[in-house]
Amino acid sequence: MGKPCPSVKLNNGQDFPVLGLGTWKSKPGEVEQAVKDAIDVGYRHIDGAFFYENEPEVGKGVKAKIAEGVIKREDIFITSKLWNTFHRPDLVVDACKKSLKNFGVDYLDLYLIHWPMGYEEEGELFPLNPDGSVRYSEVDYVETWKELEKCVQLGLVKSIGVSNFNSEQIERILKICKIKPVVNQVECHPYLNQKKLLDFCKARDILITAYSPLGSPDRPWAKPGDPNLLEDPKVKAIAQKYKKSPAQIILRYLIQHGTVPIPKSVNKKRLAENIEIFDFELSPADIAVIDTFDCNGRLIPQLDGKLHKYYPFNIEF
Ligand SMILES: NC(=O)C1=CN([C@@H]2O[C@H](COP(=O)(O)OP(=O)(O)OC[C@H]3O[C@@H](n4cnc5c(N)ncnc54)[C@H](OP(=O)(O)O)[C@@H]3O)[C@@H](O)[C@H]2O)C=CC1
Ligand SMILES: O=C1CO[C@H](CO)[C@@H](O)[C@@H]1O
Repeated sequence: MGKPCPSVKLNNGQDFPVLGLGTWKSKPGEVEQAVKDAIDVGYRHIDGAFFYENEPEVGKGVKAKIAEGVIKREDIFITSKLWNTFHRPDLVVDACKKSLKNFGVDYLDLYLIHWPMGYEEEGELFPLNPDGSVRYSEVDYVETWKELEKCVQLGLVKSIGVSNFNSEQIERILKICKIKPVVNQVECHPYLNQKKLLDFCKARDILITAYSPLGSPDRPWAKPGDPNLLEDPKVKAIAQKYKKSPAQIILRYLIQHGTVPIPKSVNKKRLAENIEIFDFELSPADIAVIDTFDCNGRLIPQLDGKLHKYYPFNIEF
């Protein structure tokens, strides 16, 4: 049984474990066991989403560990995300309730707007035009945000936040919100270290959750020959120096930068490896070396949303 992972405070005082378990691409048949293994080795934070189509199996893993007496519900932090086809205000509360039902819990710790762009409501996850392009919805995410606040008021979720929002989009939310976003979950790893967005969010007491922290080598569109962070000789050299694995070096780097990485694994050995990062520290000099690997290397560009007026990646940060 591993030691439970340490936490940081969100801007509303809630504890947020500094490492989470990613669940995108974790197959329904394997994720329940992965969640159980993760809890056994000390994970106390699960990153889920309606879009991942595995919330029921993730929930089963959590509930099995509660039933075994390993954890109580309040010991584990569960995040879910509102998918793009549910941005219309009248759909938000029900979408949140659907995720609660999927997980089999009576509250979520955190609910995020998954992307600022809305897609045509209520149909497929990716509603398509005959030419294969995605059908957009014009709903303003500011109107969606007001409904997320309602989810808090109804006791469905403890905290709310955003994902894949740029600085201007966060600023718009901050102007109108009654409840502040606690996090912005964005792609973040040594090839895209998000220094400017991180500084912007820090100044507003918003935490960055680092998604695809290991460079998402299993992303469906990865091609042979694409740069692979975990195989990068420069990362490997630092790993050798600390007698740690490349994944451990990257996760440690992200945590020392004040972000909360959420690596995905369904492998018991790698789940354990990814949390064995609290027994060493990278020196400021090595952090500075890893800082130089930044190359605007975005791996999750969500190109189907590129023509949407709220596509977040058309400005610098
Ligand atoms: N908000 C958003 O829009 C997004 C959110 N996310 C979230 O972030 C999570 C993590 O990002 P994700 O894109 O999945 O990619 P990650 O960067 O976490 O990489 C996951 C891949 O790395 C492998 N892996 C895990 N640990 C190790 C290790 N120690 N050594 C070698 N390989 C390893 C996994 O294989 P294996 O499972 O076999 O161990 C898997 O192939 C997602 O699962 C999701 O929860 C991700 C993308 C977008
Ligand atoms: O979380 C996610 C995983 O990847 C998907 C495919 O690009 C994204 O849409 C989504 O943000």
